[in-house]
Amino acid sequence: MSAHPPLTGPDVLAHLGEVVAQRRDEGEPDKSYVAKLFSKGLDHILKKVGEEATEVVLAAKDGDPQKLVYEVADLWFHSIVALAALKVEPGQVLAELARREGLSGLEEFAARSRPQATPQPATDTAPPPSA
Ligand SMILES: N=c1c2ncn([C@@H]3O[C@H](COP(=O)(O)OP(=O)(O)OP(=O)(O)O)[C@@H](O)[C@H]3O)c2ncn1[C@@H]1O[C@H](COP(=O)(O)O)[C@@H](O)[C@H]1O
Repeated sequence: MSAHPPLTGPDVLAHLGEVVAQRRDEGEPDKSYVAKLFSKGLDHILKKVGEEATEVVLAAKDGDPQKLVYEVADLWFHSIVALAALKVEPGQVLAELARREGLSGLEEFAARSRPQATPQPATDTAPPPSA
């Protein structure tokens, strides 16, 4: 029986982030898949992220929604492991997405490619202080 009611939304990611960090710090690769990933090093974790991303693309090309959900879950999970390798919590990614809420991607892109205004010299025309 589960110790707590089923988690939803951001709580799932936060809890998974905590479990992954715990496995990272316990370092017991014989007992834990996550610890095994960490024992193989960052390059192995990043390779898994790349593989899972490719599997997401293939599932989407297949047009199979259920397979897509399964593969995206694998990608998110391995991405959370990669985040934990750099001591980043899933909540930090959620906060970045929240920061972008309502900010049009097209406007943001246009602002990036707009030339920066050149700073102009100060136009303070006040008379010099009298001697
Ligand atoms: N969410 C996941 C999760 N999603 C996917 N996977 C594993 O990720 C692996 C991905 O499968 P692949 O076929 O790509 O890889 P593989 O061929 O099995 O393994 P490789 O040798 O290629 O690395 C599978 O072994 C899955 O079981 C996960 N393993 C663990 N979790 C979570 O992490 C927690 C801690 O897990 P442990 O560290 O194993 O206790 C669990 O309680 C879960 O909440």
